[in-house]
Amino acid sequence: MIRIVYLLVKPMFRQECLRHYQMSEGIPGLFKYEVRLVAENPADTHVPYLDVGPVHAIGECWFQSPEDYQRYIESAVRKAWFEHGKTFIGQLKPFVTETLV
Ligand SMILES: CC1=CC(=O)O[C@H]1CC(=O)O
Repeated sequence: MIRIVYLLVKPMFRQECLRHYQMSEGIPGLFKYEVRLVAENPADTHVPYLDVGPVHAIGECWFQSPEDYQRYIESAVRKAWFEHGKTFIGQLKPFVTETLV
């Protein structure tokens, strides 16, 4: 499984995030999309705190294979989805992750 996590900045957000989630349904190659609003940012961490600036939501896309990811990237539906993202996401930082266990 390929999972890409996104730090999203700047909402007016809740309804646009819901709309974004609805738009993710049926995008070719996209196995699953999740978006969660950040509720709080505890800074009392047991190791040095990494301040990455304000993050308002965390999005995550799942792909079952590199071929599915390629199909997603080439999809016109995905391009339209990104156009919607441009209307309400102020900044974005992607993390392509690797499953350890
Ligand atoms: C990729 C994405 C991560 C996310 O939360 O929304 C999608 C599409 C976009 O960036 O608009």
